[in-house]
Amino acid sequence: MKTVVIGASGYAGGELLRLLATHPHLLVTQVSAHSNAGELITSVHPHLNTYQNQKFVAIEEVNFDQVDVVFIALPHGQSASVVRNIPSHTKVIDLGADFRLNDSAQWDKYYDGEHAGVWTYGLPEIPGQREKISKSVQVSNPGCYATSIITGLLPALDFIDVSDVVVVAASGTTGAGRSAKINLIASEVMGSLTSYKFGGIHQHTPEVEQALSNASGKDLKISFTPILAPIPRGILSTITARLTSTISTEEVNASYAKFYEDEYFVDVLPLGQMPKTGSLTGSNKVQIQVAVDEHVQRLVISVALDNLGKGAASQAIQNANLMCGFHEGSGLSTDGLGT
Ligand SMILES: NC(=O)C1=CN([C@@H]2O[C@H](COP(=O)(O)OP(=O)(O)OC[C@H]3O[C@@H](n4cnc5c(N)ncnc54)[C@H](OP(=O)(O)O)[C@@H]3O)[C@@H](O)[C@H]2O)C=CC1
Ligand SMILES: CC(=O)N[C@@H](CCC(=O)OP(=O)(O)O)C(=O)O
Repeated sequence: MKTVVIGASGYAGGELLRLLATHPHLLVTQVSAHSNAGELITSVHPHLNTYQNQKFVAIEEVNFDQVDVVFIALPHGQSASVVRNIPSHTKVIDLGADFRLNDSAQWDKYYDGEHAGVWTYGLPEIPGQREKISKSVQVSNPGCYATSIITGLLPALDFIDVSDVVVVAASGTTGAGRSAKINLIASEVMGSLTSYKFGGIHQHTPEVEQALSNASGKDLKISFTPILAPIPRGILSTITARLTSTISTEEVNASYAKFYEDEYFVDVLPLGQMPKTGSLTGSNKVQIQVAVDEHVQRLVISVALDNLGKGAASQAIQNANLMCGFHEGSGLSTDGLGT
């Protein structure tokens, strides 16, 4: 199927190109950039040898006729103007936030610009969502932190107080995109950790609350603090929630394992083994571990994923596979690079 990647000079777009190069059914035919339009793909992504001698084109030069699948990996607020030029039958997966939120007021609170609309939320592991994605032409890929928090909490919704959930999560720097920012230069980041968007103002807060409130039928609230970590990629989220019933660590682990037993891309680790970002680098997997902190009767959940993998590009391909009727794991790796 003819496939276009819009925003391919960015980190998420580059990872899409890397994965699509070996996809059995999706063939990349057009690749767009903004300031890098006209440049060789390998001048921005020197690791992508498959695309040698091919150049990025400007978005305005992309011809969407006869295209089957479009991935959009642009900064927030840029997708709607591209979507207007794409035929309505063409399958589109937007990696940005533009179509994730149902509530315009929440969009206005956390993002700039106008709310573009609402598409099917692309997290197949939410019960019932896989079927909706399979029937959709337009899918909104989840945020990277949001994916880790939602997958970490979904199995616990029946035995936690959904009004008392606290999340602290660290992300690698690729999560912030490839454009130059002083706080992301090596001398600022290496050997140092810092919180940012501090005080419950991160834009993934309403996205997580929307998905988990829908899933639980209750008004879920999170307090979320993100941390910038001195690694290129990976997210490690630590989630705690007040338990509403007496339950042991072994019982929670067994309940999580049961919840995800048919999910190919979510691993509930055996007790004693902890999620580790390096194990997920380059893979579409999520790893989860749980424990009951009996001292304060809270559930503690550790979740790791690759922000460019299950947090962005490979998640988007998983969605495209569902939308196109391919095997859900086509072109996706479950093995990470390790250390
Ligand atoms: N990085 C991550 O871990 C994740 C990212 N996402 C989302 O995916 C999207 C892309 O993220 P990421 O790859 O990190 O971002 P980057 O900043 O790395 O890349 C952005 C891409 O958009 C292009 N671009 C920048 N400004 C404009 C503009 N004004 N008009 C058109 N194109 C523009 C860039 O082109 P050029 O460089 O040529 O100027 C580049 O191709 C974002 O919405 C992000 O929130 C979602 C989950 C995780
Ligand atoms: C490290 C870092 O800065 N991460 C970004 C994550 C952005 C992202 O993944 O998702 P969206 O598509 O929702 O923007 C942030 O915290 O804003």
